Amino acid sequence: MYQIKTINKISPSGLTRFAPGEFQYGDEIENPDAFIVRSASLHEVELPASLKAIARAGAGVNNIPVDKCSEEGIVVFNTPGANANGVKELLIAALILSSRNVLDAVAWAKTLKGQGADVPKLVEKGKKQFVGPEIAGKKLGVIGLGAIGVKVANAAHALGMEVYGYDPYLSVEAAWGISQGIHHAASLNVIYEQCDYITIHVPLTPETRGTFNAESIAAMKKGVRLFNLARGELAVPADIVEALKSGQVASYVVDFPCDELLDVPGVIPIPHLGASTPESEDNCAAMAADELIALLKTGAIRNSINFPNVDMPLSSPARVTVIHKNVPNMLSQITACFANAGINIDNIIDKSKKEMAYTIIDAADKKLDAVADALRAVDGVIRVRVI
Ligand SMILES: NC(=O)c1ccc[n+]([C@@H]2O[C@H](COP(=O)([O-])OP(=O)(O)OC[C@H]3O[C@@H](n4cnc5c(N)ncnc54)[C@H](O)[C@@H]3O)[C@@H](O)[C@H]2O)c1
Ligand SMILES: O=C(O)CC[C@@H](O)C(=O)O
Repeated sequence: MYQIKTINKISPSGLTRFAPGEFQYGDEIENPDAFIVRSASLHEVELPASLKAIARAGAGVNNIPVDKCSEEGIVVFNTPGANANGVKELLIAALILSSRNVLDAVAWAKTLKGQGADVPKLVEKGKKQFVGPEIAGKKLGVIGLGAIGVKVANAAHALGMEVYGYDPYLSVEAAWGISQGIHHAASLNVIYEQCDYITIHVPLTPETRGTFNAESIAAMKKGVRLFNLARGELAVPADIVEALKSGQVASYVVDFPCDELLDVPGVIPIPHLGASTPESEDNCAAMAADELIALLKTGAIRNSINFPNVDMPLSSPARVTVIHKNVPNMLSQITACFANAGINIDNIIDKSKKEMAYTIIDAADKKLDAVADALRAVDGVIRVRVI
């Protein structure tokens, strides 16, 4: 029976996909075949020898030691697009909350408690301090046009904003989804120079860390409004504080608040609610569970961060999967293990992704233990499974 360890609370929409009798899941599972996790950091967690996969029920994988997993032959999955609508809707709310100073205005209105019949008069007198611009007709820059960025760009365009998108690694699939009328920004500077509102939807990588910093903010329009529902580390908090003080930035909405920002005027700290909708939680959990079920039961890899997508219909009595380094001469050594054992290969598929590769071999003979041992002895082979 396959063992799935849940880390964080995972929606039942995902967990109920693990058929009883075939899978066991829970947060106390020992010797797990797989982890299913949301935002908990696994960087300090020991990865047991039994672990074959980690499914991140969400998009960002900066909480997972991906390189270490690759070295140990652990397949890391995420759930692309499964929570994109949740984040898009929060971003649209954030655009308006920030622009119209709604949160400060609500907090001020509450201070009028106790003023009795004077409240309506005080409201009308005081409201002018919260006047803020409409978003229609204003320019929005979207940095990162993936699952979320494309939805944000299209929705803002539909609300009458003039939208500029920047993504040097735009996928063909994402490109198909971008509404006509979204401007292509060839560089970040186009976004900085043109836009009244700038939102970032990229993964946290060495390249993207600190994108909103003193230098980039200085290149932006005075009074720009910034939105970061992606990861806190994409901005430098001290630089944001300075820019808010000087008025260079009018407001900063962040879904990953840190202590330094909590009491700064102009900051709207949201407690990581981007994907906190029943729909997003269900979608992510279901997709993550399906990815683990496919890997554990058939060896198929779908939506992996560190391994190629590989699938092959199962048409033979036995299957072996081999995780190996993407170096010369691996395939001939793998097939030689079968030839030396006198076992015919019915079907074989091999794909690579950067330094890693994955091979699925279907064979007519079920007695594959000796072949598996021979495969494990090949230099460059990381993990062998007989399914
Ligand atoms: N607040 C939340 O709850 C929440 C929820 C989901 C995702 N996120 C964050 O949002 C990020 C984006 O999510 P997604 O689902 O759109 O991911 P995605 O992988 O679909 O899209 C990311 C896009 O960023 C682009 N990109 C990468 N590096 C870039 C760079 N240097 N400059 C410009 N573009 C770059 C990629 O080409 C890709 O199109 C996630 O990595 C995660 O950190 C937050
Ligand atoms: O699980 C969550 O609530 C947030 C997930 C989000 O940060 C993501 O990267 O998908």
